[in-house]
Amino acid sequence: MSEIVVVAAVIVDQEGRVLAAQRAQPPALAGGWEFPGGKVDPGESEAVALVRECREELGVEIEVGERVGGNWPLAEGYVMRAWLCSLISGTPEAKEHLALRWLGPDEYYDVPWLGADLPVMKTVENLLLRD
Ligand SMILES: Nc1nc2c([nH]c(=O)n2[C@H]2C[C@H](O)[C@@H](COP(=O)(O)OP(=O)(O)OP(=O)(O)O)O2)c(=O)[nH]1
Repeated sequence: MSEIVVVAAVIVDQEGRVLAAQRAQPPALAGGWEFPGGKVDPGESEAVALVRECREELGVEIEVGERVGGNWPLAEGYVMRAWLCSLISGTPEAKEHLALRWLGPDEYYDVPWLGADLPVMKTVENLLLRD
């Protein structure tokens, strides 16, 4: 069976701040910080899934940009793919998360990222330093 793809949006603003979201569930992950996103629905493209998840979870419209790395391993049978994104409209609200934080360049590691997300954050930092 093929792996389930989880798409993740690394939303970056003009000051280089990155949006982090604190998971509410399941208990094993609750309290950890992640990039907004979720599972791709059957027949849905990854970009469409990313836009849909940001609408549902944050109430915002995003534009999908550059891919961040390749396939990031999650639990068995799951893989995460991440993209740099920018906000087109709306102010992010924690509709499904416990909290949201905009992390400035000096704050990228101020939250306890989920295990899968920490290397993504490091790769994002390198991408943003390059720009
Ligand atoms: N969305 C997201 N999920 C992540 C990240 N890191 C990480 O380990 N995960 C895990 C947590 C979940 O087991 C899985 C994604 O599930 P999800 O609960 O966000 O997906 P979903 O919105 O489609 O949820 P649901 O409809 O199944 O309730 O991937 C991340 O940065 N973003």
